[in-house]
Parts: sequence; structure tokens; C-alpha cells
Amino acid sequence: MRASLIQIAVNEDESVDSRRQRVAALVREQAGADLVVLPELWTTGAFAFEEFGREAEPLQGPTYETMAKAASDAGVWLHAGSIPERAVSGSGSAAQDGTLYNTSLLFSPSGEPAAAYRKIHRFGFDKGEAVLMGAGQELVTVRLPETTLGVATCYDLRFPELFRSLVDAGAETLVIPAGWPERRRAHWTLLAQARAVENQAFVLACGTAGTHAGVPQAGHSIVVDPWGEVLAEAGPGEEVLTVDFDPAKVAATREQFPVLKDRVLGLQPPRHQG
Ligand SMILES: NC(=O)CCC(=O)C(=O)O
Repeated sequence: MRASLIQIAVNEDESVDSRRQRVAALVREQAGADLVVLPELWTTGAFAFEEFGREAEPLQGPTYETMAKAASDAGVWLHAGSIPERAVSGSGSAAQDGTLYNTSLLFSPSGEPAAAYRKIHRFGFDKGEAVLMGAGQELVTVRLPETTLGVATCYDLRFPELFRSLVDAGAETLVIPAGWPERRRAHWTLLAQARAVENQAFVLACGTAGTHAGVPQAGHSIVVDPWGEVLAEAGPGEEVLTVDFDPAKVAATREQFPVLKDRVLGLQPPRHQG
């Protein structure tokens, strides 16, 4: 299976619409890949909080339309990264009208919508995304012919229980678009490898490059196999990271080294001693 991770540079000197058209052209260039992955909030930048409201789109807005077409032109499964979504009536079970979400869009090779995932863990503690956006409530997996994707976004990477739930739901390839800052790059690489090893799954983690809102981005998109080996890693700048991998390695690793079968669930809470 061939995956291309497009590590987009998100700089303020490019308009959202120009970037959208430029990214669509990059997706089209990936014809021949099975899966193409874009980063988190690449229209605005994940740290450009003031842009979230200004650039928010309904689920089926301009980014959706442009990316659906790019997926079908290229004939690829496309994880189109995430957009600032402004929810409208009927756009999701728990959605409130007008609420913003950090929503990932996935398309089939014919440009049909395959899934939408609203980021569950919002970053920023008591500011930024954490206060501007609503939290997603639903896990998302997507069945491809070769593998089952489990979807998460950026800060979600720090929450291992989310990934274990995705694995319990059948995920074999964990896809993580991100806008991860340079100053925590060591965490990015370490956590991507940890999620691969503990879940015996492929991890495809696609970040942004460039600098927006004064926050230099880490780049260094990474693909890790179920044994924790790094199959490919990007540099700091804009880059298309292409990797061939064998999805059957997930089942083989889980069979040869069956740690997931040794999980002990439902432990008793500690008793007070002394
Ligand atoms: N956009 C994000 O979720 C940033 C996450 C981050 O910077 C971190 O976890 O560290």
C-alpha cells in the first residue's frame, strides 16, 4: 500500500483560497498512491486562533468541495486533514448550531464522503482551541480495501486510551493529522512511536511546516510500523513524504508477539493501606 503525507507549509503570506487550490494540485499529483493524508487545520493554521471563526466553513463548504474533487481526480483515498467547521442543523448527532469543531474530512477515490471526525481532545487548556471549539464525542474508523483506518487529530496523540478504543473498534492504521509546534517536536516523534508499539499498528502522522501566529511548526511528519520502526520521516519544510507499507504486518506482529491478548481489564481500585 502506498501512502503520501503532504506536509503543507502554513504561512500567513498565502491566502486561504490560494492555499486550498495549491493543496488540491498537490493531491492530484499523488495519483497512483492508495492513500493521501493532509495535516490539521491547514487552511488557517492550528495556532491562528483568531482565524478559526473568520474562516470556519460548514461541513460541505469550499474545502470539502475542493478536496472531494481532488480525491476523485487523483483516484485516491484522501484524509483531507481538518477544517474549522461551523456546525449547522443536522450536521451531527450532538452538534449545536454555530458551534465550531476541528473536523477531519475523509473521501473515497470517487470523491464520496467516507467519514468526518470531530477532534475529541482540544488543545490549549483554558485558551485557544480549548475554548473556541466544541469537543467531538465519536470515534471514527474507516474501512479501506487493504486496512482499517483509525482517525485522531494532533493533541489526541497524547491520550493512549483513545487509540486503544480505536484498536478495539478494528483500527490497524492510525492516521493523525497535526499542527504540532517545533518546541515540542521530541514529544511528537516519541508519542508517534509509542502509539505504534503499544497498539501494534501503523502510525501515519502528518504535520505542518512554516510559521503562523508566531508559532514555528515542527514538520517531521512520520510513518511508523507496528514494531515501532520509523519507515519514513520528513524534514522541517514543505514536503511530500511517500511510503510503501504492507498492511498485513499488523496481523503478523499481533500474532508473533501477542501482547494485546494479555491485557487485564476491570482492575480493582487501590485499597487504603496504613
Ligand atoms: N494543535 C494541537 O493539537 C497542538 C498540540 C500540541 O501542541 C501538543 O500536544 O503539544
